[in-house]
Amino acid sequence: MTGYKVANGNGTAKTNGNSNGHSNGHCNGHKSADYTAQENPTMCSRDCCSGPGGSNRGNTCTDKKGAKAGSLNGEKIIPTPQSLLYPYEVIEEIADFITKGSGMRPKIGIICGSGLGSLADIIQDPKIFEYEKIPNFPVSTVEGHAGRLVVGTLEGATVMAMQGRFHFYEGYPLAKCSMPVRVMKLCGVEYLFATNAAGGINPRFAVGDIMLMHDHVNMLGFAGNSPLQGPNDPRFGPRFPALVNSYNKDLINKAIEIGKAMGIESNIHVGVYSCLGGPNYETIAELKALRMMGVDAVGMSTVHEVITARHCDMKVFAFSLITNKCATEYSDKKDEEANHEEVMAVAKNRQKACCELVSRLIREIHLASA
Ligand SMILES: O=P(O)(O)O[C@H]1O[C@H](CO)[C@@H](O)[C@H]1O
Ligand code: HPA
Repeated sequence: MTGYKVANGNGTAKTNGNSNGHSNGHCNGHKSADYTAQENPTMCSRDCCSGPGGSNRGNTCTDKKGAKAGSLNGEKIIPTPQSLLYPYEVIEEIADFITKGSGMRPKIGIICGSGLGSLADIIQDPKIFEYEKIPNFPVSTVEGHAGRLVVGTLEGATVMAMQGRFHFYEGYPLAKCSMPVRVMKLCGVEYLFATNAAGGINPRFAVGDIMLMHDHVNMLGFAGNSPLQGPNDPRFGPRFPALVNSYNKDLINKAIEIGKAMGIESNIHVGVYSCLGGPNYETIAELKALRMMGVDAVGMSTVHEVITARHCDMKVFAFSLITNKCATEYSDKKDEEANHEEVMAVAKNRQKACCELVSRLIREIHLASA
């Protein structure tokens, strides 16, 4: 097997991108996309390959004997539509693992942005699931994303929080990045709270401000990439989901009111987020272009999660913590360059305000449904 490996914390290495977890002698290596950081699980036709991507049984097995012309490193490449990576039944299995393991059917799902893991630390009576121990779950590879799922209660509501999300630049296809949103749905989640760290492009934004997302510009979508690409399973949602009004207006209005009650109204904005592929930060020309398109904050996440959540009819609330101001003029000043250390430091400084905003909003949702 050619290599793209991630330490799994036990001192052993885990193949990144091989969601299938099969390592039973002949299959370990058949399905990972080691020819590239992206993955291709459409490879083994043997019976053991019934995990995620196992729905692809019948496709050519690409072990060395099966290699044909057009192969790379002796392995034939058969692209798999993203939606086939995690069939409904596999998502169901993961959801069962979590609901049975926690004894809960959470109503609210939270995705913690970079450095915002403390949103999960305030959950009461937490049941913690390390990603590595959840069947068919990817691993977190980015600093500031611990890699655990925390299930418990917050302000009386049942919640599940991802302390660590998956990003496209880690090498995961978008459908894999947002697969946990479908798991949340099958666990019973009705509301998705997606949070992120982002660079502020709107000149009115200051570092530490919070931008409530009311819309997005999907740059990866402009380039033809979508977590919904491939055959549609109507058990999740429709073939052509509409995305106008994706960001729940009532929740945005409630969050604005909460911001006022917290005395931070001047630090709260409503705006448009855009996700780029990363992992590089943007050039000045790209930032200027995004600003011209009406983008207020830029990051490398969230949009595909929101698309997946809206596809399965979840209510979405999302915000960006502005961790850095994006320069839109050329300058030699090093301190105007974005860096992940600064992103993490700002997120740490502002975690209290972010936690309070989330807690209070969850309290309102809970009281309204009680
Ligand atoms: O979007 P989250 O996960 O908060 O993280 C943001 O921070 C990282 C860059 O510093 C990127 O991963 C970007 O997307
Ligand atoms: N650009 C992209 N992603 C980010 C940024 C940024 O400036 N800050 C935090 N995440």
